[in-house]
Amino acid sequence: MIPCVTLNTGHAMPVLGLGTGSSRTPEDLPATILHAVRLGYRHLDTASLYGTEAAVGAAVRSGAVASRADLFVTSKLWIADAHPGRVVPALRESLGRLGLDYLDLFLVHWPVARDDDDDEENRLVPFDMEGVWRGMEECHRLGLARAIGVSNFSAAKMAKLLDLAQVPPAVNQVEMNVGWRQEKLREVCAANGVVVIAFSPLGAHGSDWGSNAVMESDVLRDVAATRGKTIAQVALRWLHEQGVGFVARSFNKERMKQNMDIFDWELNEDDKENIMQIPQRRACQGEYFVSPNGPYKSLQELWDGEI
Ligand SMILES: NC(=O)C1=CN([C@@H]2O[C@H](COP(=O)(O)OP(=O)(O)OC[C@H]3O[C@@H](n4cnc5c(N)ncnc54)[C@H](OP(=O)(O)O)[C@@H]3O)[C@@H](O)[C@H]2O)C=CC1
Ligand SMILES: O=C[C@H](O)[C@@H](O)[C@@H](O)[C@H](O)C(=O)O
Repeated sequence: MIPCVTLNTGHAMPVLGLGTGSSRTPEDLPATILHAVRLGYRHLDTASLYGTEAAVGAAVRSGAVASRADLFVTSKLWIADAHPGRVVPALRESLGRLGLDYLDLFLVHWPVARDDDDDEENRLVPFDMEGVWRGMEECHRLGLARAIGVSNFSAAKMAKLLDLAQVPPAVNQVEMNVGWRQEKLREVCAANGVVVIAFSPLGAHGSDWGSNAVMESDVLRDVAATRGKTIAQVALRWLHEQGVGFVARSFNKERMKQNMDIFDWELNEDDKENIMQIPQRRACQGEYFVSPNGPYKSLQELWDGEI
């Protein structure tokens, strides 16, 4: 059984979710996600960007669980829709692809806006945080999203959002793993009742921009050997003990199951101290969201600037 954390809306969110964002999805994705639900996954993470909403929706509607309320479904607003008048329509389009009438959690995918859908041009434009958040609040008010939140928001952007929000964000989903601990951001979130969800908890191992810092860490290999666990299990258990949620992706039946088997044992003090020695480096740099014409002219502005 996967434990839950309570969001600031009062809703329970299973701490472990199944990630479905990948540049390589299996042909039988609906069956793969359904298998995860049968194994006991109750939280599914998708986004309009991923092209996996239909498969997630099919698993939710499959009858594998007694009722829709037994599953927690997250999707995200892509940057082409991060404009005040586009937020509610974009969520309705996501719900259409999912075949559902509400999301449990809707996230602003990045603090970035693009002026059209043309990937090659990559026309980034200033992100209207207040206007977009008002759209998110409308989604919440309409009952289309039980909880609303953000993703890839730095500590400074969180502070600005918290200041302008009428409905405070429930979640900030960010890269977090033993190789990128996010200590400063976690402090801001904890102080304001915002739950952090770790994406790429295994360092996005094997993806184009992924890193080996988690899955090929000597420290984790040693801890795993002494605990009789796998490296992935140690990496996920560490996140659980940090009090955050996490979305891990595996489309392999054995590894999906393995990633759930982390809730009935603990790391000891030595393990945790050793893990704290792992060098820190962000894997998901975000170069795609930086452009010479702004609004973020450098990675520093994207990650540290207020807007
Ligand atoms: N909000 C955002 O901007 C972002 C959100 N995300 C979300 O987070 C999810 C997870 O992050 P993601 O970047 O996919 O990467 P993860 O850190 O979850 O790593 C996924 C990789 O690890 C492998 N893996 C999974 N479990 C194990 C295991 N037990 N042992 C060995 N290898 C394993 C998978 O391969 P295999 O399938 O073969 O097991 C896959 O190659 C995404 O799917 C997406 O839903 C991700 C990036 C950005
Ligand atoms: O080009 C940009 C990247 O694809 C980035 O958008 C993704 O890593 C995304 O945040 C995700 O959720 O997977």
